[in-house]
Amino acid sequence: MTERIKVAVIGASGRMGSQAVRAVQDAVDLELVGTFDQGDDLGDLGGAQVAVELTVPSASAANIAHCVRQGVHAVVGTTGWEEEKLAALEKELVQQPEVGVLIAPNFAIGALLMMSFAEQAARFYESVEVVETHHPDKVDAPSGTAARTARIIAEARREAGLGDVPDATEHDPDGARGAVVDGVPVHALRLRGRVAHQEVVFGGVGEALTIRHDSFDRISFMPGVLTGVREVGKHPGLTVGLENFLGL
Ligand SMILES: NC(=O)C1=CN([C@@H]2O[C@H](COP(=O)(O)OP(=O)(O)OC[C@H]3O[C@@H](n4cnc5c(N)ncnc54)[C@H](OP(=O)(O)O)[C@@H]3O)[C@@H](O)[C@H]2O)C=CC1
Ligand SMILES: O=C(O)C1=N[C@H](C(=O)O)C[C@H](O)C1
Repeated sequence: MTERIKVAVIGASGRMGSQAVRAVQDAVDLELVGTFDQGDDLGDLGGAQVAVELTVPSASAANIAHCVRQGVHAVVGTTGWEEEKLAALEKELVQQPEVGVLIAPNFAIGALLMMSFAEQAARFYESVEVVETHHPDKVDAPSGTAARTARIIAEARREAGLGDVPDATEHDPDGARGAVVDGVPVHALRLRGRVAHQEVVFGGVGEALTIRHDSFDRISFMPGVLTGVREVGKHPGLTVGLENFLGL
């Protein structure tokens, strides 16, 4: 029998972290060797080969830098990985070229497909807006998924030579038109009872296309977390987006 992959979970008591702990414990090819929460010394990550990191945007970069220095691969679900943080991480990885880090803004297969379909549709529509809905305990807005979707759409629009999204708004003192990420309007709803949901709404002359994904339960993220754990060691360096491990 092949050796089980030794896994640590950072942020293990959180909504996602506690699910990840159970998913790793239930996987016959994985062995949970450490759980870490706020204030814990990460040390050698309990001897883990792979760390799953599900904490908060303000803590994630330091946690991952620690993993890389320890030679531990990392699967990161935490949001807030802006360009500067990614650049700093890439520098860390140069010192440890055998280490793999996956930054995954969304682990749910349907969310990855939603982004892929939105990329395909983007060049055909003059108008597009992203509407994400999450539980009200979420600390960041817009969601990492919405920001990534907007950037993917913006890139596809640029490649197709599309101009700005049309919008005649001149007077919006209350910010009713929402945020704008890379030229794409993004709206964030926070509602008790919801988990993670997103609509990408396209508009053309006389028609509309809506691509919608719903995570009703955090269990929807777990197959993606486990794929990340199994694959990350085979992909040294930085990978952004689980789709890169799935051939999407
Ligand atoms: N990629 C994906 O598919 C998904 C990503 N996410 C993202 O994952 C992250 C976590 O989400 P969620 O589980 O809902 O959040 P929670 O707030 O439920 O969990 C975060 C956990 O991290 C702990 N924590 C905070 N700081 C540290 C630290 N420095 N070291 C170790 N642990 C720490 C918190 O402890 P304490 O409460 O004591 O502060 C808490 O237990 C968010 O960024 C979210 O957007 C969420 C769902 C899916
Ligand atoms: O905080 C959450 O819950 C989620 N966070 C990620 C994000 O910000 O995109 C992924 C998913 O939407 C759930």
